[in-house]
Amino acid sequence: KSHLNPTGKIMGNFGVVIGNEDALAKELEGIDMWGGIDLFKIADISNNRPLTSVMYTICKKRDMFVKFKLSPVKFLTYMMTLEDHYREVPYHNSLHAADVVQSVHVLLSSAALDSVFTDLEILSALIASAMHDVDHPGLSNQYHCSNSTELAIMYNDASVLENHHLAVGFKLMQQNHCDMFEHFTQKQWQSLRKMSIDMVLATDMSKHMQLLANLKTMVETKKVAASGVLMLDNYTDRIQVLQNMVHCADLSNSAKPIELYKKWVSVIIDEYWMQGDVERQAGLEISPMCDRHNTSIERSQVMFIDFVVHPLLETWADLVNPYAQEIINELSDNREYYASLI
Ligand SMILES: COc1ccc(C2=NN(C3CCN(C(=O)CN4C(=O)CCC4=O)CC3)C(=O)[C@@H]3CC=CC[C@H]23)cc1OC
Ligand SMILES: [Mg+2]
Ligand SMILES: [Zn+2]
Repeated sequence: KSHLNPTGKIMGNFGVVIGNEDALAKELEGIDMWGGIDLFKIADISNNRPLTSVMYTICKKRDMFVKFKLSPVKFLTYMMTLEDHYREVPYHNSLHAADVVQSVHVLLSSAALDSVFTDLEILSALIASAMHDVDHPGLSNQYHCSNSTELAIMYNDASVLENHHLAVGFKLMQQNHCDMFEHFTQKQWQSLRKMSIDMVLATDMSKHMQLLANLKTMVETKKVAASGVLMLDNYTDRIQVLQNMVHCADLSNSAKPIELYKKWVSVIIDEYWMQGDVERQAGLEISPMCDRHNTSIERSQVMFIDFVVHPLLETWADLVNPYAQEIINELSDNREYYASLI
């Protein structure tokens, strides 16, 4: 992995020192579009720094360094340290984190959310996305709770992984040269920290039904200004939309172009089958979709789309209507692709 180069060489256009900047520039051209970048290619081009290069490019585009007086070197030192703390597991690695960051960046740009969120809320959503799975061990919450692992004991079986991701993500900010929020007022820091915590905790799938119910209620009672943008006048409503946005991004693989989606399916299956092997070896009950000798990949994807992803993205599309129709269309095409293989 490329390392921080004190002579400032680090300040390449994308935050990482690489040989082929123009190849990376080309690949990052689609960063504002849904499915517009291929993170698997970006990982190759960026010396395996997809998260750092995507996050730096987006924050640069959104002028975050000027708005919040962020030192680019401290920002990059933190991002590279954060990226180094993602593990080399098949799915929950820094590639997935970069994918969620970029997906949130596109969802935030929806016309229905135009100037709805403050710069601090936007920065919090991007930071939360960047850290939301850091140090993921490739084993689910269910595995940790069933086996009372060290993490499960630490967090009393409550959103075990998500609490850990947050603790690691924020602890790393206290490291040398990683204090990029040094100029924040106490109020800004407390606000960013609270919102990031609320968003990452909401990526725990056991919170899915509650989140979706809240989103549905919001759609039914939504207030829209004459300009067509959403009106959110209290923290509860604002954080609910931000939580659902990060959650949608976390579940967005099946709504991306089919070639990317198929790559995400193959790596999540790798990770689940590895977990299943660990459970089988230990004589434990094998978790859903984790038994390599007894899983229909196609059936799991169709059921996951029908029961989980489609209900959520359809409700999101209602909220920002009509600005997410393309996402729903992509999801339906992809569902038919896997249904036809069953
Ligand atoms: C690309 O494909 C996937 C990507 C991520 C996940 C995640 N899955 N999960 C839960 C696993 C257990 N769950 C289920 O078994 C749901 N389910 C059924 O009940 C029948 C078929 C089916 O899938 C709920 C989601 C996670 O917790 C991961 C971490 C956070 C977000 C989504 C991830 C699943 C994918 O493809 C199935
Ligand atoms: Mg997670
Ligand atoms: Zn995730």
